[in-house]
Amino acid sequence: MTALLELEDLVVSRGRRFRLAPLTIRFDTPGVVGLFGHNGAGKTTLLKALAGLLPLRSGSVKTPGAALPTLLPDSPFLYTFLRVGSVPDVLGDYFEDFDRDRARSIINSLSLDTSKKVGDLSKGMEEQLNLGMTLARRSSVYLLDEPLAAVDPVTRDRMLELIGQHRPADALIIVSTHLIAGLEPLFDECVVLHDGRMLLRTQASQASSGQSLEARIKEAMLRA
Ligand SMILES: Nc1ncnc2c1ncn2[C@@H]1O[C@H](COP(=O)(O)OP(=O)(O)OP(=O)(O)O)[C@@H](O)[C@H]1O
Repeated sequence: MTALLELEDLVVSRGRRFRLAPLTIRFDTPGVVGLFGHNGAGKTTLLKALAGLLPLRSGSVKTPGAALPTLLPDSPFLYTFLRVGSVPDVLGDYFEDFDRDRARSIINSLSLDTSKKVGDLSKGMEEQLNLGMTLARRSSVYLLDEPLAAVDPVTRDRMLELIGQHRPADALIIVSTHLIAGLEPLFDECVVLHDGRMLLRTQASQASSGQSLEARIKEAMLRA
């Protein structure tokens, strides 16, 4: 069976001091994976490498059909001078896998003012737009780097709904975040990185049998 995402002995360097891995992980089933770890653990490095934005020192990353995963970076990626309403057409011209109709319906469901410039949105609104436009691309693997850092709790719930509604049923979604408790229902599985290596991989449902997921992850991080 072809995996949705398979990393074999992956090694990635960042600067002179940091090295990821070697990491071997295989994801066979669709679902949402939480990627956790302390500041500097290597989450962004891993996601950028998986998206082809950092060179691999050694090892391999495989996806079905060799398509690159779709990355939502941890910093805003849309030009600030664009009007919200023009974003679907601009991204549609840029990405072959972009679904303009899905993008328009996502913008509608977020109740964003289409006449506003991206640069005039609040940080949380911009995060909503960035996440929505990433989900408007058709992909089998989505990598979301800190997608919900600036949103208020009500908006966070709305964005969780957005992910639930617009994620393709057969896709793998990896979400890097420091928020565990508020997002627990989202995750099927969790991976914890520590100093560039994999400290823990666990099913979210296993974790909820005794301790909360957050308690389990914190305990693993403190013991590392
Ligand atoms: N552009 C860069 N040049 C050199 N080193 C870098 C660069 N970006 C990150 N690093 C280093 O790589 C290591 C991993 O950083 P990374 O951003 O992947 O961690 P992270 O787990 O995403 O952290 P955070 O939770 O703070 O976002 C850190 O030691 C960091 O200092």
